[in-house]
Amino acid sequence: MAKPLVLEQVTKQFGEKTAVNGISLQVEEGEIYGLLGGNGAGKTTTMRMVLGLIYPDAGRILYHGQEYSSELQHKMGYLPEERGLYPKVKVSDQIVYLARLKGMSAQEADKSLRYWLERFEVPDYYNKKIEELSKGNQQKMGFIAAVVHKPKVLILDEAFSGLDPVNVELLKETVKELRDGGTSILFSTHRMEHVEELCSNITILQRSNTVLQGNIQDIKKRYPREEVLLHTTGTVTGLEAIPGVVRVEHRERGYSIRISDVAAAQDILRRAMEESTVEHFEIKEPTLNQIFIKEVGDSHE
Ligand SMILES: Nc1ncnc2c1ncn2[C@@H]1O[C@H](COP(=O)(O)OP(=O)(O)OP(=O)(O)O)[C@@H](O)[C@H]1O
Repeated sequence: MAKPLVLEQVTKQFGEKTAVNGISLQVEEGEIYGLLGGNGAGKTTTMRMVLGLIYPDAGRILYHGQEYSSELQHKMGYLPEERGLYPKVKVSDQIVYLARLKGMSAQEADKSLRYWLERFEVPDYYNKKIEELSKGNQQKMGFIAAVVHKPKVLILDEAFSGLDPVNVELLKETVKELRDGGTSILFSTHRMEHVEELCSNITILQRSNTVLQGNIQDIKKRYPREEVLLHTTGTVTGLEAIPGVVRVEHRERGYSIRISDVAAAQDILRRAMEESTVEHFEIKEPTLNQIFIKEVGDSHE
């Protein structure tokens, strides 16, 4: 069966500027796909092309094997990074209107909106104007506007920005539920810990080009493990002198040791066992944040 969303060698120019240069990716049904990159890397331009708001100059975008058509708008939802709702308009008027544009009847739209307001424990927002709500609650209304019409493809740009930790969890659980219900989600953020938690596959863009792509766990295996965590009951001396140890940092319950060669880890463990009792020993995988910084570094715009 054709995949919900496929980008093939998609390119977009703005005058002389190439904003997106030959990006290819595929999002499965029921997948949250991470689209990452530094500022100006081309993420928003890519999302706008997927939404049919702008057209690629080269390459193509396929939705279940079909080229873009206006009816597809009904099946797509978008939470833009910048606020998309009108401040002076009531939540109910605005979201019902948007859902109707996406092909829902007024009755269905109203029912769906009420469901989401209950779900987010803010049923009284129904009659409030957007400008009366706090920034985080406006973000939640933006999220509802993106999902109210039950889209098959959902595009989330910094979906959790401005939310407190409780609301981040609430929205994260909602996004996982939508995924489990079969929605294909293109998820863009600068928060790598959210990507690690939600996405299995990612593309990292740098200056309009793909620099890294694939399954997060497979990507991690390609990077050296450069940190050892060691918790001991007492002090361990001479760690700095072990070949391959780059830096030793004292932590509350032991040490974080930066290594240049994973073989040093065995010598660290041996030394720790000779001098103390080891409570915890771990050769840490690189985090996605570390990988991102390595790949994108300070070369973003
Ligand atoms: N309408 C436009 N006209 C001219 N240049 C544009 C336009 N839209 C985007 N660009 C340029 O294309 C490049 C990619 O921009 P884009 O907004 O896609 O980046 P981004 O990855 O979303 O960045 P950020 O993380 O900062 O939001 C940038 O150099 C930007 O200046």
